[in-house]
Amino acid sequence: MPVPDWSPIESAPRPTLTELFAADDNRLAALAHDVAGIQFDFAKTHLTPDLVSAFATLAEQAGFADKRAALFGGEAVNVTEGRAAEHTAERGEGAAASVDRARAQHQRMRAVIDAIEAEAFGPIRHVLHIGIGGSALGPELLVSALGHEGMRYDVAIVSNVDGVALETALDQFDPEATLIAVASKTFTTTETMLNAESALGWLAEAGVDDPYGRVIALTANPEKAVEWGVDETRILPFSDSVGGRYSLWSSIGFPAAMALGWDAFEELLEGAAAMDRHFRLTEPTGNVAMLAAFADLYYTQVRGAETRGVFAYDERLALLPSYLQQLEMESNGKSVTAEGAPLGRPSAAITWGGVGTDAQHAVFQLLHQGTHLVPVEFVAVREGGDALSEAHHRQLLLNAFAQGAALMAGKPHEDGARAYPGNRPSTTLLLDTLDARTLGALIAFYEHRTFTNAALLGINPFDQFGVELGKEMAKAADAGDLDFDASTNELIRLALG
Ligand SMILES: O=P(O)(O)OC[C@H]1O[C@](O)(CO)[C@@H](O)[C@@H]1O
Repeated sequence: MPVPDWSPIESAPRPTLTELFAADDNRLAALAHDVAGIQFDFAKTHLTPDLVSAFATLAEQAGFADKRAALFGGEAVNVTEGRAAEHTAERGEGAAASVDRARAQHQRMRAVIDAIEAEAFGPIRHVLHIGIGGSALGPELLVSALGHEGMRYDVAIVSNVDGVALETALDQFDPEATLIAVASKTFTTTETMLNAESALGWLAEAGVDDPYGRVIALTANPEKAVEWGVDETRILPFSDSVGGRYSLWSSIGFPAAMALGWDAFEELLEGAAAMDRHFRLTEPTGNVAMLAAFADLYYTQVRGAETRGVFAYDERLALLPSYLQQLEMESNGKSVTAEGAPLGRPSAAITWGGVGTDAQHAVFQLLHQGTHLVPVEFVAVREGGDALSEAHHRQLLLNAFAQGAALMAGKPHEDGARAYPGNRPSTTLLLDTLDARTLGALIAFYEHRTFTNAALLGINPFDQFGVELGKEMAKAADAGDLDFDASTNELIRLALG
């Protein structure tokens, strides 16, 4: 395979965004695409048809088409762990055997949900979902994005080992009407297991007979769940080849399927599948995940951007930036290639962000006038989620669009403090509506964008060894091994005696 040659991209002319618009009447048609109910507008980035074609060549040199085929074909693309990455099979797009396996697991999940609805577990009204990282962020995003108009059950998602988090959730719930979903791919994560034990203790203290009978385990390690005390019939397994941060499509999505209903969960999968097909079958020039990754790479590799800002101009998507932080940073925050060689170039950007319009009054100062280049992403929804006057949604959307226009156009002023340099890039994702299908497509888009970034950088986006060292050290401290540095030992002594 040829070594990817970045020089045509690095040496490409660098007109300003305003110049790019002035020079090409077709710019919008070339760089804005409507896919699966979402308008993806890359026109306010520095991508040009020439740059897109240079990136397409780079993708060829990086063996992108084969890597993508290997992903969908269920090959062991997670080379460091010798595993496939089969999140697309969960939505019906993948190797036939994996798709069948996922369907069977979904059917089992649906049967358990039907049994809960039929009150086989008693009069359940509350679902306490305990999990962390990928076992929490996905379901939490789904529930908060889609639950605004009402949910069939109250859902609390507890991740932090800080007891305040669990206490706050327990205070809202009646133990007699609470089901506990313990979500952990490995079923060994210390925070989750401690929270789960405390939740069982709460049920027992409240006099609930057989607290373990109220637990549903969502895991890729059923043996561990059985060992911990969950009956085999209440385990909803998923495959080891579905990564934690890619797992909301599997049984990890259980609280969302319960609260939003099975039809909504299926629509979520279908929306994601539509994006999978788009990603698999569309040429780079119109492939929205590839175009987004090309823009990401242009800014990190050529223009020196270290971060990217994602701003959800919709309260329902307030958790999207946190979700994307795990997806993008745990996947691509690596300094070696899949083969273990030094990366030799910047890895993916640091993802951060917030909610518009709030963020405009807090952090946008730096975006407009700071010295850092921060490509910005606006995510908005054409159809508002509120029943108030139209004025709210109109103002929300106009603010999002005006920010993008202002970042690009800038405004000169003789007083430097009042000048806006402009030429600052942004992308806008405009969803037709925020329903399960469109949200599924949106999340799948981000997964494929992350994959494309990784493929072109040569990174394995499916492992996360970087999180292990700190966990090991915390365990060592818990076991009484205080042989740390002087600073750490003193902190432990001061805090814990
Ligand atoms: O689902 P588990 O095994 O409890 O892991 C939770 C999370 O912990 C991590 O391994 C990181 O510490 C994530 O990748 C994962 O989503």
